[in-house]
Amino acid sequence: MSYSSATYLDALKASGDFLSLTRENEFSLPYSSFTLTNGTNVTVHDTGIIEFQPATASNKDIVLSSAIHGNETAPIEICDQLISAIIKEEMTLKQRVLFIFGNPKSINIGKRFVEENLNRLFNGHHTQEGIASNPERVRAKQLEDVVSDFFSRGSEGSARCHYDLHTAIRGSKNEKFAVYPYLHGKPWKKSQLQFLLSCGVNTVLMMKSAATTFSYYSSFVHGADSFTVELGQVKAFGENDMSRFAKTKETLIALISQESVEYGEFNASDFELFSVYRTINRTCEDFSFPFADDVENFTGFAKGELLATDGQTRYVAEVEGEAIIFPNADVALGQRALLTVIPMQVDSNFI
Ligand SMILES: O=C(O)CCC(=O)N[C@@H](CCC(=O)O)C(=O)O
Ligand SMILES: [Zn+2]
Repeated sequence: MSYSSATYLDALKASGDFLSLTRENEFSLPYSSFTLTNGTNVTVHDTGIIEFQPATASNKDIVLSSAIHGNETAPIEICDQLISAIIKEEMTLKQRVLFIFGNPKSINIGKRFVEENLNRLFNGHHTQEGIASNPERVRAKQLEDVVSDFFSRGSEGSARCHYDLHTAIRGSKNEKFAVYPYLHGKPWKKSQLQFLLSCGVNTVLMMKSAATTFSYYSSFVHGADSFTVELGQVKAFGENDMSRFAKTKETLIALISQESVEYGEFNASDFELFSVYRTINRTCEDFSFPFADDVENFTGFAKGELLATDGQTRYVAEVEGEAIIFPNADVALGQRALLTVIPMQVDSNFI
């Protein structure tokens, strides 16, 4: 179904249901904007992309993305509820917010992606000589552009943040965790860890290299405090126990509807921090793991134990307790099939 902008705006204002509008328009939706009676300006940039600008001055520019992988439904449900509460004026915003449902068609087919993993196409990787375009490549470029435009229109000195909300394919010993993109030597921020803790996320992985993910893009290109946040395990719509994400939702509501938020004092013992030990890419068709699909993220391996086999190459644990994250033997050739992590302590590179 496609709408003229006037028709969809009436329906959107009445229902607040931007998710359904997005799902009914997988590839495009006409630009339009309107103002709520509380003065918040609403701009629909395109399908899945909606911006809210409060009437009062704000000090944060916040990007909340979900559905970069279409089957990761809990974050989609959280963002859907927040958007609807804003449009129906059940919540008044104090901060500028850009919500993104990344890949509408992949939501509809209930799959991680349609042709290509969107979260491997950021930071310019959507456009590569000799590689044909496809809707996910077009969308990655559009999402980069819309985030650039959003941050460029923020007030000078505004704090930029981007929380890219996902769920993991496997179960995880630490149910919720975040990936802190590589900061090129800049310090990690305790205040951001406190925000994550308030969301119910006490486990953070520190990346050691550049990536093609959405969170790395906004961190590296826009200097945003940016994270990939994993909220439990992939489930179909309606099958999520949303009570497990109540702290996340409350913390996001406070972030966008308050002028400032006080988080508790930083205490290293509240967190489990990991540093990425290595990334194992799939280079051969013949790639496999020796462990079952129900072996969870953060499972540690004994030194010398087999972690993965890529053609003739056998990867064994190099350190006692080397733990697996995101094992996926089905990735495209050349892509990350496994991360391994080891525990790390808070040191002088945390401010
Ligand atoms: O559980 C899995 O295998 C993947 C879950 C997921 O989509 N994770 C993100 C992490 C992105 C990052 O490294 O910051 C991804 O793989 O894209
Ligand atoms: Zn994901």
